[in-house]
Amino acid sequence: MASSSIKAISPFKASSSPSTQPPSSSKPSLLSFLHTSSSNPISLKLSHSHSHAHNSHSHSFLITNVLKTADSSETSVSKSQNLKPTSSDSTPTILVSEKLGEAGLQVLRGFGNLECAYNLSPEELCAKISTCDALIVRSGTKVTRQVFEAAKGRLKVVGRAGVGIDNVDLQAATEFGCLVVNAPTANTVAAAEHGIALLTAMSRNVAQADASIKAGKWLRNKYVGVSLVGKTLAVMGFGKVGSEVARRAKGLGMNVISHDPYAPADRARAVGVDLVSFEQAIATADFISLHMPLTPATAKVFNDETFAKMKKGVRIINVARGGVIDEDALVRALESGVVAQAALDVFTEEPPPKDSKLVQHENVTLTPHLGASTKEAQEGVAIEIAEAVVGALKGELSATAVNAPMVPPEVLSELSPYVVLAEKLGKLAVQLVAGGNGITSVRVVYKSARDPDDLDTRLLRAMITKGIIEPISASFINLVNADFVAKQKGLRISEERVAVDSSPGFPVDSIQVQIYNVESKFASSVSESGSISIEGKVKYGEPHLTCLGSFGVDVSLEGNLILCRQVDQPGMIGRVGNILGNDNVNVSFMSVGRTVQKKALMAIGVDEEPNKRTLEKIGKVPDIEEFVFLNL
Ligand SMILES: NC(=O)c1ccc[n+]([C@@H]2O[C@H](COP(=O)([O-])OP(=O)(O)OC[C@H]3O[C@@H](n4cnc5c(N)ncnc54)[C@H](O)[C@@H]3O)[C@@H](O)[C@H]2O)c1
Ligand SMILES: O=C(O)[C@H](O)COP(=O)(O)O
Repeated sequence: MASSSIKAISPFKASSSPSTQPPSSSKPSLLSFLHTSSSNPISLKLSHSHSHAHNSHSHSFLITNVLKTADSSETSVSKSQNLKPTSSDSTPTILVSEKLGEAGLQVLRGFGNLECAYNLSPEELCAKISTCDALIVRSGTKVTRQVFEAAKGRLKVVGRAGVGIDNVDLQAATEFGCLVVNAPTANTVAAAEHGIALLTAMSRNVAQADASIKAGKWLRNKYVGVSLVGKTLAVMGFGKVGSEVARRAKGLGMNVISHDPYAPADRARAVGVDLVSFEQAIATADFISLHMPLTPATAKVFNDETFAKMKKGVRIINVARGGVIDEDALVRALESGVVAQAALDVFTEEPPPKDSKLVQHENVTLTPHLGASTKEAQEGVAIEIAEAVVGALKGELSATAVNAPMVPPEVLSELSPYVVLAEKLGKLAVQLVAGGNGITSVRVVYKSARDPDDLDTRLLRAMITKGIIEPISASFINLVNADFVAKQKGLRISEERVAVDSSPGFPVDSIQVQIYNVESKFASSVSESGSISIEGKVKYGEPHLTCLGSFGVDVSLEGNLILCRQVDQPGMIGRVGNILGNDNVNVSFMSVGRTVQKKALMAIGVDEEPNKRTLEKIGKVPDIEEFVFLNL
């Protein structure tokens, strides 16, 4: 826990007039939130362990921890830079389990040990995964809880080279603190084009007619199609793909409506599309094209009941996910003629069973999940996911994180010193707890001049949680799993913002952490409300403790801390200082706060942990009423 690079801060500096200026911003490091305690400010140690597997694998990366860069200028890590780890020991291993475009593979080779192993059985994947820091998959690899368990804490990032993450157990990833990133944009056009290809091919029986000619037939009367112009297309899910399909269908002269409970109506209107209810969409449409994700809410939404509400002779296109359709119900709807035709790129089970009635149905056109399979899309997706995975391994914040707060880099950069402060305050507060009923209730108060909408506190809350939980449990906490672990431990963290009249140029003026319903081992840390209460600020880019209970203090939160409450009289600092000096304990800073009741609180920063005997001597100094040693 001890910091390897404690910076001595002179008492003079620590107690001089406050400057809440954060350090000059540089690119922040997500892995510092994901995989480290921020105690080592220079060489970022990537260690990853969790309660189930404490045999953590760790890497020392030449990533400079930008959380502490007030005076360093060489810390920015650009996305295009390949910061290769220094030794082969620390080179991350990236497993690619499905075919990925060459351009992406090149990015990965330039960064780590790349292993491409396709068609692994679930057992083979589990056997391999404990030697991998990152795994890149497409839709064909099931990244199950067993995979995360088998990773034994080493797997840090799962990259989904595509959009749909329904093949990744996100809950398990989150519990294991593994970041999941996807590549959400590069295959949008490909999927939309495939949707249109299926729409047009189906309406003109292209696949069936092609097969019949190859079978030696010439069936001009059988394969009379239907026209698209003037027909109504319902786009179910007006996201990236759905809106591109809508745009293209408008170009074909179709009347396009859409159902999407979460899409803004003005975005649809801009494309000339009306957003309508689910019932209205399915009841009015001649063609229904599916573009929603597979979630518990969308699973089998197309079923006997909903097919029954459709216009007789409706045609259905699915390039989203097979699971949104009850496939047996679709077969029944095809047989009854409610659905005239279906064109499917995706299936509940992939590949679908050969003897499936759906696959064999004459009015069904099939492709083997080819929506994203254009050369252009595959190159794009490969680069997008490779950069996201490399970026995450380097410690950058990923813009496509699926199970962690996506905080824009500029916000992260601004918050970096406050993130360090938040973790330190959590760590400090929890060490003041003597006992009670377990920590269940924590309140965090952010004093800020900013508008509440202009202050994203998710990172700060996650780091306070990390600071509180890590010292008291075997759990590995990071940005990904902080909320989950807190909930699991019954810890409720409420947040409050207090407007203050300071400079809105800084996101936060101070952060206060209060722990309720516990006893404190240092009574002076208890505020009038009965909670352990500490408050801190960022000064000169460094985290400072500025208030403890009702005492104002001003000490840098570095290294180790001795807090003493004493009678406010001359000579106290000297007496304690002498004990430390005689026992070879170097004092790095000191600050004294006093109350009107002739009480003083002395906070002493020490480079190393004093031994038990030294601490006992401090405890015996007359007029020292209580003291506590805290490791930060
Ligand atoms: N076949 C392929 O190869 C292929 C390629 C790309 C994407 N996809 C799939 O296409 C789908 C859409 O991808 P995208 O990139 O457009 O995703 P997206 O997140 O941009 O869009 C999904 C949209 O669905 C909406 N939605 C959510 N629940 C809904 C519901 N109950 N009813 C209606 N709409 C709902 C969302 O609000 C969102 O606007 C996903 O399932 C994805 O996996 C398939
Ligand atoms: O969700 C997606 O991105 C598509 O379904 C593509 O999947 P694929 O990468 O397996 O082609």
